[in-house]
Amino acid sequence: MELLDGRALANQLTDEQTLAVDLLKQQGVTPKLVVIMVGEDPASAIYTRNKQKRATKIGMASVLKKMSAETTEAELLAVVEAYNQDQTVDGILVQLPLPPQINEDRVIQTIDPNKDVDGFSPVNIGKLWMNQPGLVACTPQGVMAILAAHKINVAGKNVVIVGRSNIVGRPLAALMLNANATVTIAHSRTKHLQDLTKTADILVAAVGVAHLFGAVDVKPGAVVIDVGMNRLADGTVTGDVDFEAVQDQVSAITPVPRGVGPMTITMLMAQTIEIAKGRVKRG
Ligand SMILES: Nc1nc(=O)c2c([nH]1)NC[C@@H]1CN(c3ccc(C(=O)N[C@@H](CCC(=O)O)C(=O)O)cc3)C=[N+]21
Repeated sequence: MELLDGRALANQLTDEQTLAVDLLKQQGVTPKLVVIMVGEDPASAIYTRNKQKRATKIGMASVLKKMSAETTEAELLAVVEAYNQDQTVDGILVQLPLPPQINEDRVIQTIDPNKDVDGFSPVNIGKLWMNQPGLVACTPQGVMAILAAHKINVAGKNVVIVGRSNIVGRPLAALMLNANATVTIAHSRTKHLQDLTKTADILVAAVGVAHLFGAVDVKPGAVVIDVGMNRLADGTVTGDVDFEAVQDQVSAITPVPRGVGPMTITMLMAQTIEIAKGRVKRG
């Protein structure tokens, strides 16, 4: 079994990104990421702190804009619009989920598609499904980067993605399709799920149920990508796959933590750096 160590790969890419940021700074551009967090969701607080730490580590400018849980939609939209106009800001990320008084779709549609580091805007989603260049959701990009780094070719493979979220399942399906995989998206209404997951050469679990998948769900020799991030009562984090139960029968698997999560942040940085390169060209 090959361990697909996302943290090791993230550390390696972090060194390369530090050099890329240095080079941009020499050209007069400091890549800048703005993370907007509304309310005090403790899990979101951990993620946003990790993002800030990484940005600082590679020398990027990073702003954490904290807004109260009572923020109105109009107030949030005004803040987003101001960052859209700010020429020193390369990437804008609004941490999800948002409080119930705010319509997420409207917020996402307000972010300038050229600054949409999450790749959530309809413009970027459309480009992704048309296999055109654009900004792409970071977790799916992280999955593709892990596979590429381990020379796991997806072309012609049967890829089964369990989960149809806008953040993970759908954009990952598009990336896999663009890479010539045969893609099936399964979800809570899928019938005979186990029959399907057992056909997967590459199984992606993105459901959010701790240890939903075990030995009986996985084909021997399959590659397993675990995007699950489930916090247990004792505070530890675990995936959607029972790692212990499947490790002896898979050819490769991502752990949780230290798998896809750290690569999500790496791709966020990569995408912000790419946008900043455009700022150099425009002068
Ligand atoms: N607009 C928006 N964009 C996002 O990309 C977004 C979001 N909202 N809302 C929440 C989810 C979740 N997410 C994670 C990122 C990194 C780790 C991560 O680094 N995890 C580490 C640590 C896990 C731990 O110990 O907590 C690991 O897996 O090793 C996890 C989860 C980004 N999200």
